[in-house]
Amino acid sequence: MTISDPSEALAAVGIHRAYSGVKALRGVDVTLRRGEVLGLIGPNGAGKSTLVNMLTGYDRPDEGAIMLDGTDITGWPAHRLARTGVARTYQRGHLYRDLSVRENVEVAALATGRSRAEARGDATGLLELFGAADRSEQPARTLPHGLERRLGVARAMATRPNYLLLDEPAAGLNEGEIGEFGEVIRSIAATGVGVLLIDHNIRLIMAVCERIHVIVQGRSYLEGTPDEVRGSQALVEAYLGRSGTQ
Ligand SMILES: Nc1ncnc2c1ncn2[C@@H]1O[C@H](COP(=O)(O)OP(=O)(O)OP(=O)(O)O)[C@@H](O)[C@H]1O
Repeated sequence: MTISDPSEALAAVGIHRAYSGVKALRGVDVTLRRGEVLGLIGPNGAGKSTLVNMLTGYDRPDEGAIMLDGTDITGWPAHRLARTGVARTYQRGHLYRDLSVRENVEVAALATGRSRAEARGDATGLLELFGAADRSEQPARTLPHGLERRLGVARAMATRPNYLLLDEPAAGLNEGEIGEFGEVIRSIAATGVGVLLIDHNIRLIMAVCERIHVIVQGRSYLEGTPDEVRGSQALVEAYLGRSGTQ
């Protein structure tokens, strides 16, 4: 697939969004292709979570369009997008803490139209993939932090997405857990899912992403391979606030 093929991509085109005069996004163009891991980085408050909200139907842009596999889906609500193959995780929790680990995954599968048998089968496979099979009958609240983060991704995967948007999934993980998490992300992309990865851990981003998109002050600022971005003076300036983009 090439970058010019819009038929298998989730794209934000010319997105603007302001909240009570605060311009959170003011010109973002980003394309997530199936089967790739695309990193989304930028300083605090750059607009990364706001963009994820746009791409997943939790908010709508003031200007611009969201395109899914060549169809304009701007303004579609989140539940409709979830059923159409777009899944996300959140910076915090969103788990059902008193349900078992297995039930958390099954509920997500049922919510997007799976039968009970399918939901059970999917949950078994996902808990295996995410290294949580031996904890599947425990309440979610008893999980250590690393497994809790993975359960959030397993729940998103239970909707059988074509696109998976991960908002700081590795926050609070130790180095070993981050390494394992990176491998899980790569294995998800290898099944043909497009993964958008937001994280402040640049080492994780560099290790797992094919391309990296940088947002600064609500604008698309730079995009390239890890090597291109690593060597970019513009990136250093963006993080040090000397970008001159006002
Ligand atoms: N619902 C909202 N109401 C008001 N302002 C908002 C809202 N959502 C986002 N903003 C503002 O938009 C800007 C971008 O925020 P956003 O959370 O998208 O940044 P971010 O890049 O995800 O930051 P971080 O890395 O700290 O998570 C910030 O100035 C934020 O305060």
